[in-house]
Amino acid sequence: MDRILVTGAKGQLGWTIGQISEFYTDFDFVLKDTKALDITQPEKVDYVLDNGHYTYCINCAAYTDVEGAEKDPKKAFAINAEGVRNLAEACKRNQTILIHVSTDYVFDGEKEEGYTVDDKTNPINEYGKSKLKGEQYIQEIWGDHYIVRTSWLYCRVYGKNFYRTIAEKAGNGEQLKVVDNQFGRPTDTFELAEHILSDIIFNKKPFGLYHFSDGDVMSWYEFAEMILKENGLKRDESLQRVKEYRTLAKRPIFVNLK
Ligand SMILES: NC(=O)C1=CN([C@@H]2O[C@H](COP(=O)(O)OP(=O)(O)OC[C@H]3O[C@@H](n4cnc5c(N)ncnc54)[C@H](OP(=O)(O)O)[C@@H]3O)[C@@H](O)[C@H]2O)C=CC1
Ligand SMILES: Cc1cn([C@H]2C[C@H](O)[C@@H](COP(=O)(O)OP(=O)(O)O[C@H]3O[C@@H](C)C(=O)[C@@H](O)[C@H]3O)O2)c(=O)[nH]c1=O
Repeated sequence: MDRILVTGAKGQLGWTIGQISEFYTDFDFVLKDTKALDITQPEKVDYVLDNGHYTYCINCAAYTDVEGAEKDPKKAFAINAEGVRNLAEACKRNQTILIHVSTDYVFDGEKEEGYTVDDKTNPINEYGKSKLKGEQYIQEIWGDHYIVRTSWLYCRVYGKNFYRTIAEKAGNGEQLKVVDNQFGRPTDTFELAEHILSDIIFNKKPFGLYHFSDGDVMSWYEFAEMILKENGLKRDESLQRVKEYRTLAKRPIFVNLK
């Protein structure tokens, strides 16, 4: 039976994989949160990979605080770049296939027609730069990999994400101001988790770089509207369009992952 190591198991994607793992009875899942496996510690990474007989490692561990990365880029790079390098090296030594998740924020958002995997990257914030470096380490180190770039990831029922922040604020009766001039594709963690387990692992997709999202292109404002509607919270006066929401990090204006 193939063994699958999942890192970052308490994050929203790692948690989601845990939730659906029981339906994939051909695989033996081992879920490790930060405490059980800190990917920035090479000796821990080596120990876990060298002793686990894993066919796959799905890396869901990451530093995803886009604002925090501007303040502390060292931390973002330690996790999103050097941590990923540790995994790639240990995976190579153990012939473990590495499945890594990356982001639309590796692009600058200037190309409205959309981005394919052949398009040039040009991250405009520290989070995006650190994620790109992680991708590059994998590509340099270990051929048996999948890098799946996704965007605007959310889980309705677990974790910290835009969907839950907006639903919570609206539920508390807060007035919402949301930018209507940044566009992207929201992605449901359950759809991404199914894609990884079914399309990639079960159907043995060729190794390489992929883009995945299940949502239509929309603005954050339109996404917020959708969230309010879905939760029966739609009140016109509670949601206001704005052109600016004060943040430290620059964000790409328009990313349609194709
Ligand atoms: N969220 C999004 O909108 C998007 C995310 N992605 C990518 O998808 C992947 C999954 O993201 P998502 O589930 O949203 O992220 P989350 O922030 O929900 O989860 C990330 C997990 O990684 C853990 N982690 C942090 N540092 C380490 C470390 N040193 N060693 C091990 N684990 C660590 C965190 O634990 P702790 O809480 O203890 O720090 C957290 O549980 C990431 O690669 C992310 O870059 C891509 C596009 C969009
Ligand atoms: C919460 C909130 C955000 N915003 C704005 C700020 C920002 O421009 C945009 C998105 O806000 P957030 O900070 O929640 O999202 P952000 O952290 O930028 O989301 C990104 O996370 C990383 C991990 C990714 O990989 C990306 O794909 C993307 O999902 O919406 C508002 O206008 N109003 C609000 O009430």
